[in-house]
Amino acid sequence: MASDMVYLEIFGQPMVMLNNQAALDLLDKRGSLYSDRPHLPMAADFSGMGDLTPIMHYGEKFQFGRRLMNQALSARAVSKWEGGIAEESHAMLRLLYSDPMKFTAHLNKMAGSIVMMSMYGHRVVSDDDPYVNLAIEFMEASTNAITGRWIVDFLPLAKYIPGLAFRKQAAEWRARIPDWVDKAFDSFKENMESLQHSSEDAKNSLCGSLMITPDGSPVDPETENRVKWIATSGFGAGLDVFIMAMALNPKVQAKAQKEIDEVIGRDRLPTFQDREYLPFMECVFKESLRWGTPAPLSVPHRLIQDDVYNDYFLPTGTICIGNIWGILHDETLYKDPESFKPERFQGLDPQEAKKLDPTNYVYGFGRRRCPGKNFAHSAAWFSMLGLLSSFVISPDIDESGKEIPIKVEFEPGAIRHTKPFRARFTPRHNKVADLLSLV
Ligand code: HEM
Repeated sequence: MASDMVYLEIFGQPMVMLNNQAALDLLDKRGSLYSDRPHLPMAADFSGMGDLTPIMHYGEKFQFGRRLMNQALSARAVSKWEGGIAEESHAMLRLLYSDPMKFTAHLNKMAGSIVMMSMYGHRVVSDDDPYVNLAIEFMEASTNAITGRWIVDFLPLAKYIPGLAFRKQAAEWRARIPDWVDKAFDSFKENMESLQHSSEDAKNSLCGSLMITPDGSPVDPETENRVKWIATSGFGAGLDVFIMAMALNPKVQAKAQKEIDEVIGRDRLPTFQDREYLPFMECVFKESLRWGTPAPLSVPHRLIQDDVYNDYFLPTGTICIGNIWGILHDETLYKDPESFKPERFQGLDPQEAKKLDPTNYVYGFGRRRCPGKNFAHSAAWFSMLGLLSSFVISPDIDESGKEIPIKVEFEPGAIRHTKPFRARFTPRHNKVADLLSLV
């Protein structure tokens, strides 16, 4: 098979792993054929999760939901959340200042708070907000359900492997669905009338923009059900990977901070308006997406009709997976792919820059490409910039003052998270506490 495609058959199920051009040619350019999702023969295990967009079959119901998402997650719609993203990101920096060891917990809290603010207009005030905890739990379970579910379907023996007790887990997840999916939405709905008049956050939220009509009339039940499920979609980006990359690459970090000092100075915190004046930071952001590859594989796509590509026959029902990690670590595209080198994106001609832009691949492909791209981009870029403007990130030190080496290791799963590691966050200058309003 062509090197851009690896074909395999598992228990009679044809599958292809698609790299580089093949992923773009098939999943993007022939999107009308390659945008379905695999059947879920053991659907009973996951009944109730079927309205989750990533596992929905391609068809009218899916397209209706995608239209709603495209509307509510457009670049313009997302720009309304910039103020909220900035506030939540500053709250994370404050927590980091006072309790740096617990950085993973602070990042999770920020991700959950941003999701609650943008999806439901709910501002998190307490450290133990029930909705944030539910959102974090759902993010974990739904992404694992998606990969886990298909692994069980392809490898029937997998369910007997200890630790892959998906059926039992599926039953536990199913019981949690009313809490995960309904609770925050029901609370939004209950308060909708008063929210409509009182809260800009609620009006600007995804639920608000799709549910609050100009004349106050209710939306139809189908729209309401889609909105409820769509609102659960925003999972967190891998800032733990970014922190690891920065701790391991002090020279890159210092270069980005020099740019921040030149453009922003030390008398204020960064804003979204600074973005176009920080070209090196943009390269650091792109390299973080490439090196960290938050989702190493696309969600599986399913071919709905026999097709031929480069003389190879692909039968109806072939499962097609975009090998995002493989593409972003292909040394013919990215020289020395294991190294964290933002400079690789500097000085490229427009055609090369377009070809190498990791955002072509990081968010998946074609008609199933991630609809949350604009949102994830804004939140991740702004938080990365905030972290670099306030702290020098380095490996932690032991009692004798020696650096504890960081191992580049990731947890298994659909979304890449680092294995736990220790990092130190040293305020970059003596105005940091003041800027974060801590003095
Ligand atoms: C850095 C953060 C994120 C990354 C790397 C990411 C990546 C991806 C990838 C690779 C896919 C699969 C695409 C495919 O099948 O070809 C996907 C699907 C999806 N993403 Fe994201 N995503 C991120 C954040 C978000 C956010 C914030 C939201 C919602 C606000 C979101 C909503 C979705 C949905 C609903 C799908 C399913 C789309 C479909 O099946 O049609 N994602 N994402």
